[in-house]
Amino acid sequence: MSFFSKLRERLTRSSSKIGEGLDDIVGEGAPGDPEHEEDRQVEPAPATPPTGLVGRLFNRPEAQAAEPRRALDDEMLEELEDMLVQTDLGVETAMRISANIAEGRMGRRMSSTELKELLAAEITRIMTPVARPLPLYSKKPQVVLVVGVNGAGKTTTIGKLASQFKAAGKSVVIAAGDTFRAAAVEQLQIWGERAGVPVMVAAQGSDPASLAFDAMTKAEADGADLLMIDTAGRLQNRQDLMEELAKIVRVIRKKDPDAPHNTLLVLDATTGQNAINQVETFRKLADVSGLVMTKLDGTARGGVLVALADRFGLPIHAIGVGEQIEDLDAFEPEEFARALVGL
Ligand SMILES: Nc1nc2c(ncn2[C@@H]2O[C@H](COP(=O)(O)OP(=O)(O)OP(=O)(O)O)[C@@H](O)[C@H]2O)c(=O)[nH]1
Repeated sequence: MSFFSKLRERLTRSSSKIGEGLDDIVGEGAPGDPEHEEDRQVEPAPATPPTGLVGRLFNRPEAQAAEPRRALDDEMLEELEDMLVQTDLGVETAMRISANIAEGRMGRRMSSTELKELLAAEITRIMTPVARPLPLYSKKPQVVLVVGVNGAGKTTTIGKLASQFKAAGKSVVIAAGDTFRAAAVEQLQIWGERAGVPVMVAAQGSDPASLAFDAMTKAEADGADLLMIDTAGRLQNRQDLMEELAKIVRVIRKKDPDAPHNTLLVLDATTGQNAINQVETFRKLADVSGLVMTKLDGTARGGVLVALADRFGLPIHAIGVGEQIEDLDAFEPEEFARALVGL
């Protein structure tokens, strides 16, 4: 199955929420509602559909031709805005998108499909500048620091990335930097075994910075292309976490003043608007250079990715739509936008 088919299939909860929301807005109002009766008309299918090239260009499927339509007015626009806020796009983004959709279209009778197309185009426009795969440098080792709250999917993302880089012929070393959580270390070891990538571990509770330094030494000695460093995600004590991350950075810079070359923040889509707070917090703790959004499968909150892109403009390097190695892929804005609105 292609990643897009998978994305579309797995984003169903987000897409049906937005898609159904648009259907409701256009089709809303009980039949006979005198206030909007004339606004919501069903376009009749043409009596004799055109044939030939003209037919192919203009002959829309009957279902579409028979779609309900509603004249775009302030009330409809407000409903659109509310629906976008409820689907996690955030107030500012929802207002901007609605205003762009309204521009030059007030009074026009719109079908749900037309609205979906317009919305997908707006979302694509917002997402295109941030869709950037993890940049690869010729620098060896390229150090990738991975941060995020516990449970966001850091371990899984490191495992998936390591496997994919390995498959692409890159040599990778992983450092299990969350030395407090034995379970996290074990998980990484399992992923490392699966990917055929060495995982550097340290005694439970030992200094993550010293592990990072050792891992850097090994990666240099092995001539590894990439060093991926997992980190703790305990936000309960931000000061400690900030110091821990700063120390890791300080120590690896003794070996390479430009390291880490990337600081990836892993976010869990199911947390919805909370992902916004996490970006704000982690930007204070570390020099976040890009995002990975996990668990877009099975959540109705995929819209938060649009809010993140619009608000922070940080590159989105990859998205996760499942627990398997192949369930992490580059972020494709148009595919994502169309899947998200249910097209
Ligand atoms: N459905 C789904 N599950 C995912 C995805 N990414 C990660 N998970 C699951 O989310 C859970 C947490 O992922 P981890 O990778 O362990 O998260 P972590 O951030 O390393 O968390 P700690 O190890 O607790 O610090 C695991 O059960 C993963 O299998 C995804 O894209 N989709």
